[in-house]
Amino acid sequence: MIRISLPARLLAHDDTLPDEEEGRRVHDVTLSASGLGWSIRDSQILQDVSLTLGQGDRLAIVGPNGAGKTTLLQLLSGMLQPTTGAVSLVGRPLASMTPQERARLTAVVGQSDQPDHRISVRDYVELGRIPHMQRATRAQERMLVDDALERTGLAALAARAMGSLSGGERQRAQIARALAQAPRILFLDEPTNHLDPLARRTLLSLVAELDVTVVAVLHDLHLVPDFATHVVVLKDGRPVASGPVAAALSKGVVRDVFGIDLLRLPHPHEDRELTVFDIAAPL
Ligand SMILES: Nc1ncnc2c1ncn2[C@@H]1O[C@H](COP(=O)(O)OP(=O)(O)OP(=O)(O)O)[C@@H](O)[C@H]1O
Repeated sequence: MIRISLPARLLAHDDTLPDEEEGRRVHDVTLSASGLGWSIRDSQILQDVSLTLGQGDRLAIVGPNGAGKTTLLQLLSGMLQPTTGAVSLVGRPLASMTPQERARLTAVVGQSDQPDHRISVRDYVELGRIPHMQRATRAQERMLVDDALERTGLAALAARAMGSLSGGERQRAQIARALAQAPRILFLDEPTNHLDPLARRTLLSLVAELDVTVVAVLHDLHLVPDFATHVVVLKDGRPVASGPVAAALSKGVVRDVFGIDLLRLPHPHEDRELTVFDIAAPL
């Protein structure tokens, strides 16, 4: 497993480091939510979501269009205030944190990010460091940004204007900016929708190798078993199943929620199982 090896005081989680004892974090629970719900103008969009994630857990939020996935991600990341229930990050109520405290702990890669087309890729990635300024030297800041550009394969494009990138390159720049933030919790809303199949895998592997807790909205169910440790399956704004992936993403749940078949088949050439989501009906 690759871990970002940076000076401890640069890490977003340095606030909790003094509490560490013999390598064990006091705040093993990184994110928890209980009874979370959100409604607007008498319309209940999301209800009854409770979950707990530890350091390094990766939660996939899945469900059909309009099920409430983005709403849940926004509630967990503090972009939306819940109508019911509450969220805690590293043992502290999210509602009591200042925007800057939140920004030091979390990074969000969202669908609505509209970067200034004129700024360079490097400058865009550097913007992610703003909440951490004055905690690192210029050389350390530069190292973090270089590392993020390198990991996402964007080093050669660092001087290019954001507006000149392809959709996939722009998406990688968003991930690079999030990595440069060295977050404790990374929120990803459809992080790979502009990427080709191999680039999707590469990018999610990169994220999975980091020692961060991840919450990701994923539409492509094929990515879930390899990427996520936990899943919450939403239907009509309610969790239908949640927990470790193998148990929660069952055949019955997939059929009920998505109307498709989950098949586990032996790989024809390798000694492993393939998980296939079969859309039975032909086009
Ligand atoms: N501000 C709002 N006002 C009214 N309805 C809203 C608002 N925000 C979300 N909704 C509705 O809540 C439901 C859930 O939206 P959300 O974006 O969370 O779904 P989703 O599962 O992420 O959907 P998709 O897969 O299509 O991106 C949708 O029906 C949406 O129209």
